[in-house]
Amino acid sequence: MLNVSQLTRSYGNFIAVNNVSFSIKKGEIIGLLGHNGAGKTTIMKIISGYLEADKGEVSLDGISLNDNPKLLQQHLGYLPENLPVYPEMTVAEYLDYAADLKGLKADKKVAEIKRVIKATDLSSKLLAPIQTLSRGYKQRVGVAQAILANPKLLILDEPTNGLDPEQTQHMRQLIKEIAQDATVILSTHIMQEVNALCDRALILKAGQLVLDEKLDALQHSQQLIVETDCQDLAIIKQISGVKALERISEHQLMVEISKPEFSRTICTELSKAIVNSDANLFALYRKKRDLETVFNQINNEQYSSIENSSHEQGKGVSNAA
Ligand SMILES: Nc1ncnc2c1ncn2[C@@H]1O[C@H](COP(=O)(O)OP(=O)(O)OP(=O)(O)O)[C@@H](O)[C@H]1O
Repeated sequence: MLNVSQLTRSYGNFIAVNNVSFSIKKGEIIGLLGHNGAGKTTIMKIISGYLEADKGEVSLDGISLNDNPKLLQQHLGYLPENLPVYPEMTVAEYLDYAADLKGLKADKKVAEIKRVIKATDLSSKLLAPIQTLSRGYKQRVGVAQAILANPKLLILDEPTNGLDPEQTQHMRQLIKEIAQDATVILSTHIMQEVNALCDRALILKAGQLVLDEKLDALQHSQQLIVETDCQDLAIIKQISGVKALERISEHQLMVEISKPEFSRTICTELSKAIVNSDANLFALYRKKRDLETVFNQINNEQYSSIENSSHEQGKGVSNAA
């Protein structure tokens, strides 16, 4: 379990990360999202021990980053946005060096290097100097070093950047496998990637955490679409939990419900009311929101309830974990 508490970091007078808190359980993959400059890299650098926070705590399975950074780093795999791979080294030399840095020794070191080479499909490039590799292959080298020693926490900044479609699929599968025994933070601008991989999304805006929600909850709006020829809207309005009602076309109503957890009961009541009034019910479903829409709403300040609550509290919204 990763715990991040009240993380704050400024560059001069500029607050890049402002009082950010969240927890991630083992086995979870979270998408860390936000526009350019929102503070994602700063958070990832702090968690990886590369950058110091001005304030706040990070701990992994009880190991505190402040008290025991070296120990925490042994359990961490980090794929930074710009890989610090040494251009003149061959792939094999670099992985050997990275394994040393992780404290791997003897047989375990050899076995781990073999495992990551296989996982990232790098065997044909082992003797190639890194500077001669294509962008996609360099990315694979970065991922290979990140997953050495089976880290408990894997931080991946744009992991599929530069990969071809086949490798992207392969990488996603690999991340899922790793996540079975680890905590994964994935930063990306590709919403498809988040949809394909993540359990939860954290959205940052101007250094603040403005959303922390499970993807399935996020994608379910509090709006039901009712396709019916029912003309008596009063019978729907009076159902407990119905907050608002709008006719969107001749046979389509949009019903806003007060809480998502009421949706089943409301759907039951709604269908009974319509059928009992001798009208036809053609369809009844929850309106889906895609992550991109939510992301744009947040950044266009249309997500008032969440934003206001996080700004008022001066910290991130409630933890969905
Ligand atoms: N070393 C630095 N000195 C001054 N300002 C910095 C420094 N590093 C980052 N910043 C600023 O802090 C803010 C957050 O930067 P950060 O790199 O964390 O954002 P990001 O969300 O990762 O952006 P991107 O998606 O573009 O990678 C930005 O406004 C950036 O300009």
